[in-house]
Amino acid sequence: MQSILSVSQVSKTYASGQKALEHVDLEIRRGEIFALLGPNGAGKTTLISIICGIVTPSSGTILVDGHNAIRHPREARSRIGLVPQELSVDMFETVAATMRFSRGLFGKAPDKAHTEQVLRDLSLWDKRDAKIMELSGGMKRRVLIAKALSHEPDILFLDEPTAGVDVSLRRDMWKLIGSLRARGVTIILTTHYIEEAEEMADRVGVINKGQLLLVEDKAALMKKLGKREMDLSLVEPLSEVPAGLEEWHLSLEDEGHRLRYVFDAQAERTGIPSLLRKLGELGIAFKDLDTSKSSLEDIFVDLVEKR
Ligand SMILES: Nc1ncnc2c1ncn2[C@@H]1O[C@H](COP(=O)(O)OP(=O)(O)OP(=O)(O)O)[C@@H](O)[C@H]1O
Repeated sequence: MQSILSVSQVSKTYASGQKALEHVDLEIRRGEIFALLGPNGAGKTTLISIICGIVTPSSGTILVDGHNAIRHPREARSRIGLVPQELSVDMFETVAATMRFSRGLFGKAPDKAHTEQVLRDLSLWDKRDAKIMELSGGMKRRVLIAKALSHEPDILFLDEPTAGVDVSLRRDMWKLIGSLRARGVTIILTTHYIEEAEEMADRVGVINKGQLLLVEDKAALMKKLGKREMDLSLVEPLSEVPAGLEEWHLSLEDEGHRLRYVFDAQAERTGIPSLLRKLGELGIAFKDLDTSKSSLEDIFVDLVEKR
């Protein structure tokens, strides 16, 4: 599939000497929802700011729908809508005027039909003449999205779209983002809520300490790295995995007090019944059994901590 955004070899070292990004390569496909996951300070905002022309990279190239974002920032920026983390609107302005003004900044004439469509999609149409200060927190967030969509961008960046919002508003936001995608907008969101990526994204990128550690289809990632573990607490500790249990590739944990079996969560045959039978035959008794499944969160923590 054709990429709508192409980031190649982008690095950034701030004047303070802080390295925020190192040789980042990323291709975003047209029409996808891409989640960029990373802990605090990983470099997510820096990457978005560079793509949007707010921060200058130390090196590297960015193409937004074929436009070089460093040499032709205006052309590139006009394709992008940015929903920042912080509220960045005039509180005394009305909702509709905020959209109109933002659209004007991109040199576009007012378009009533488009404004109405966006405000209706965001359930803000009834509030179009309200001042932003009169709106609830959730509505203010939606105004930020309306503002970012005012100039009809192809790509929408959402920087931590649901940070600090309650669960029901978060779900509304997910629905909304899904409907934007259905209208053809490519969406890139940063988040440290794994659940958000798990729920929404087509692909996931994991960034830590300025390095993009991996980019994968979400489903493939969860399948590839999604494992289940079964731990058996033994009555008598073992010094090694007994002969006859080779086919399960067990490991001994907790100084021989627990036997661990890791298996593919997706597999039709887990191998558990035969393992338990075999343990019975060998006279290995256990007093407790515990299973757990890895989530995207485990995968993420694993990846970030391993480096
Ligand atoms: N203007 C700046 N000057 C110097 N250092 C900066 C600047 N902006 C960010 N940094 C540093 O660059 C690194 C990456 O920061 P960035 O804000 O991109 O991370 P982030 O992944 O967006 O984090 P968060 O999830 O906390 O928003 C951090 O170490 C940060 O302190």
